[in-house]
Amino acid sequence: MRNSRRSNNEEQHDMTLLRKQKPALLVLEDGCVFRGEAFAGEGEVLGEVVFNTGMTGYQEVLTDPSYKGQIVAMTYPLIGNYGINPEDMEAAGISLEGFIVREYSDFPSNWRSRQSLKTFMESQGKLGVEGLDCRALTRRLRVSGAMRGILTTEIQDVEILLQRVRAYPGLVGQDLVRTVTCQEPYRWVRGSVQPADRDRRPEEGKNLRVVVLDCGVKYNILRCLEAEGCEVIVVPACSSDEQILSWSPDGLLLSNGPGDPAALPYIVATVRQLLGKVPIFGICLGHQILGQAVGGRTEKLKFGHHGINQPVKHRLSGRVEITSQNHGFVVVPESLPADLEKTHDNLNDGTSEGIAYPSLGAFSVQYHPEAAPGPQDASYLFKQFVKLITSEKGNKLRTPS
Ligand SMILES: NC(=O)CC[C@H](N)C(=O)O
Repeated sequence: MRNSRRSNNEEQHDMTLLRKQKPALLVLEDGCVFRGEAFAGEGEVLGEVVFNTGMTGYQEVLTDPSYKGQIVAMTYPLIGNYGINPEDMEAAGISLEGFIVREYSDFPSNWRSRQSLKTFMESQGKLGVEGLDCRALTRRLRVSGAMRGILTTEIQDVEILLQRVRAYPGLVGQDLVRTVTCQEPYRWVRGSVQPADRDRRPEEGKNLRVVVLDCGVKYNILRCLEAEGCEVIVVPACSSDEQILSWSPDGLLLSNGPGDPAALPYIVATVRQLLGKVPIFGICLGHQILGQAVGGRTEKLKFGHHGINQPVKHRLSGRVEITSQNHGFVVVPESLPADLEKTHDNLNDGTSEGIAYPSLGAFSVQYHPEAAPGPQDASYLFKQFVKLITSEKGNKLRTPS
């Protein structure tokens, strides 16, 4: 009798205790070892270990293609509690290498949830580890910087694991864009991927065509462009300037994406060809590409910005935006041409967050105006882009000198 009155929560709690999970290890390149248990999947993955400070948004973090090549540890201690839903996907699947949380919640409670985090990660063949001391790990990464690491359930001698970590090349010099970009152009229509049929007429009210150079684009960038009334065509990152112009774009968006921005000379060269021919808006990796196209260079940050509360000051208005960020590299402001406007600064560490080249109809930001997750303080940038392409539509932009 007593058993029949037990609440679901009590039964679920018992199931948690009974859950048999494989022990897991994280070994960093400096020899630090952290212990946990796999809550999803098994096996061994290598990657750059970074921490994300968002208190929410784990689904968007998991599906953000910019995390390719990285093992992500969440600093917020309880992850999985609102499950996974079809609307918050930032890509079709998971690109990151491994996911680390302090405590995994296997019993999602949210009306939008369709599956648990564990089920989703396992359907994608990804390894998730819980019970690891994420606080100690984060403090280590803050002191020593982002490090290469190995996350494994195939426990063996730490020395052997350490050798593997040290043999892994890491992110610097890696073109990871080619692993996440689309293979063929596609059209984004009301939240779905559709064939890029050149003869198809745009939907009513969509009279600005934006071509998105897909370096690993987050779907919310496409949603935001569509919400501003743009027809959205997404093209592979290796598209040539002629291929891009063959779509007769009114504007070009350079997307976010994974890896080292200095390893993408072919994309930088394409963008250089397009400067002054079509209005350009760059986001994150797209900002780093634009920065290089105008003659600047990038460098690696110590541990990067991965979270949803980074304060950024807009120089012109003095307004501070709380922004969503995910990057490990930055544009070096001193490397940029003198006539280029530096529009935004990070108030935590003073790094450059935005540039504009009004004479060439181009601007970009290091942070994420599409948020997903995060505050929407910077969503005005999509309106600014639409305003720019509307004013330039029909006018020929000046060509670079
Ligand atoms: N979100 C992004 O576009 C990241 C850009 C780049 N891979 C970096 O880490 O800096």
